[in-house]
Amino acid sequence: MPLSNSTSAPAAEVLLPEGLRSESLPRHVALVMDGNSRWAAARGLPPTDGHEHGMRALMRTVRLCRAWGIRVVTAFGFSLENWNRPKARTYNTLSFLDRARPPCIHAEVDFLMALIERFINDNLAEFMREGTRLRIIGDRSRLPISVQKTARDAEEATRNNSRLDLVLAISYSGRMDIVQACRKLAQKVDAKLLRPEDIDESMFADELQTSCAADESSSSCPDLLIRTSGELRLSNFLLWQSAYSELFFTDTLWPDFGEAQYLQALTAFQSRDRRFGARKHNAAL
Ligand SMILES: CC(C)=CCC/C(C)=C/CC/C(C)=C/COP(=O)(O)OP(=O)(O)O
Repeated sequence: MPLSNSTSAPAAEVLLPEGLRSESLPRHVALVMDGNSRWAAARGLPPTDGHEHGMRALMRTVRLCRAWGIRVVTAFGFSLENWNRPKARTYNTLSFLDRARPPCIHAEVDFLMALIERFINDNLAEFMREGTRLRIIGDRSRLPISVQKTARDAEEATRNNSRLDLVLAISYSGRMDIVQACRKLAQKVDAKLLRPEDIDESMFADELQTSCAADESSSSCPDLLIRTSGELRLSNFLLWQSAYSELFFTDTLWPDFGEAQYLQALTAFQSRDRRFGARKHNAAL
C-alpha cells in the first residue's frame, strides 16, 4: 500500500505572487475559520453546507501554503466549546424542496465529525504526494472512535513528510492546553524529576500540544493569526502561542477565503514592524 511508505516530497519551487517577499513571509500561520453558518444562511442553506464549503476553503489555503513555502498552518476546526452546539438541529426543510433536496434533520456536530474524517481520508494521498505532515491537537478522547483512528493512521502515514505541517485543532481549547501542560509539569515535580524553580517558558512550551509542530526551522507560535468573518477575538485558540502573533481580521466569511484574501493577509503581515517588545537599536526615542 503506497500510503504507508511515507516520503518527503522533493523541494518544490516556490512561486510567490508579485509583491510578496520570500524573506519575510510568516513561517507559521494560524487560522480561525469563522463564518461558515452565516455564509450558508445568506444563501438559504443549512450550516452544514457552510462547513462543506469551509472544508474546501481550508484545502485551498493548505495548497497556497505549500505553493508559497509556508512551513506550518494550524487551523481551528472544532473547539471544545463547539461540543455544546445542538447535536441535532432541525431546519425548515420547505425552503429546500424547490432545490430538489430531500427534507432532512442535520446533526451539526455529527456532520462536522464526519466532515473531518472525510477531509483526512480524501486528502491523504495528496498529503503524501506533496509532503504534508498532519497532526491533530485537542482532546481527541472525545472524538468518535472512527475519527480517532483515521487521525492516528494519517498522522502515522504522514509523519516523515516535511514540506508543510498541517495542524488541525479539533476539540481544542487553548486554556485546556495550558492546564494539561501544568498537570504534566506538576506530575514531574511530584515525581521529583523536576524542581519548580527549573520550569521556564521553553520547558512549558514543550508540554503544550502545539510542540508537535515545532522543530529547529519552525516555531509552535504562529507568526500570523488570521480570523475571518469580522469577529475580533481569539475564542480560546492558541492563547499562549499567540503572545506575539500578528493578528489579521477580515470580514470575509471563511468559505469565501481564497488566494486574494490570503494575499491581503500576507501583505499586511509584511508591512508590520515586529519588535517582540524590544526597541530597535537606532530607533528614535
Ligand atoms: C478541520 C476541517 C476539516 C474543517 C472543515 C470545516 C470547517 C472550516 C470547520 C470549522 C468549524 C466551525 C465551527 C466554523 C465556524 O463557523 P460557524 O458555524 O461558527 O459560523 P458562524 O460564525 O457564521 O456561526
